[in-house]
Amino acid sequence: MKKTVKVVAAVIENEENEILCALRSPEMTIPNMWEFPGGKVEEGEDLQEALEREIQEELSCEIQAQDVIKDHTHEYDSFIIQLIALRAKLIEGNPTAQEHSKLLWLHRENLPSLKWAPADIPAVELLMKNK
Ligand SMILES: Nc1nc2c([nH]c(=O)n2[C@H]2C[C@H](O)[C@@H](COP(=O)(O)OP(=O)(O)OP(=O)(O)O)O2)c(=O)[nH]1
Repeated sequence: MKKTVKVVAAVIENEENEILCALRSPEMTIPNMWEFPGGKVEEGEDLQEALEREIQEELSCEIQAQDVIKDHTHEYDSFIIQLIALRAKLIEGNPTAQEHSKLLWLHRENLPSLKWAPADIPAVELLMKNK
């Protein structure tokens, strides 16, 4: 049976209405695909806590995690992911890639120009619709 992982991802929008996109590195699982930064929820954590911790670890900045905007389950070849995208506000520091190959701020209409991890497509579509 495939394992199911619960993952939170941050949709961080800056003052220019751009959204932060992160490119997974060749060494990561699902390599060379774009995602909303975040990671696995650990036991005992709520969604917001998990996301704030992951962003501190991955991007060395502080966010405040807000509401869930999309909760979508996707089946990959080797595991199933429950990807929960939350709106998030940058409260301190500048996102700096620690593990990702690249970070990019993009306006919503340009999000589809990237090669997104398949689990992220519904969140990207939702962001495109809600301009
Ligand atoms: N953070 C994040 N992960 C995503 C997204 N879309 C998507 O399919 N994933 C996958 C990639 C990873 O397999 C998993 C998240 O795990 P993670 O970000 O903690 O990555 P990790 O390097 O710790 O994972 P692993 O190699 O230890 O398995 O979810 C997304 O938008 N954000």
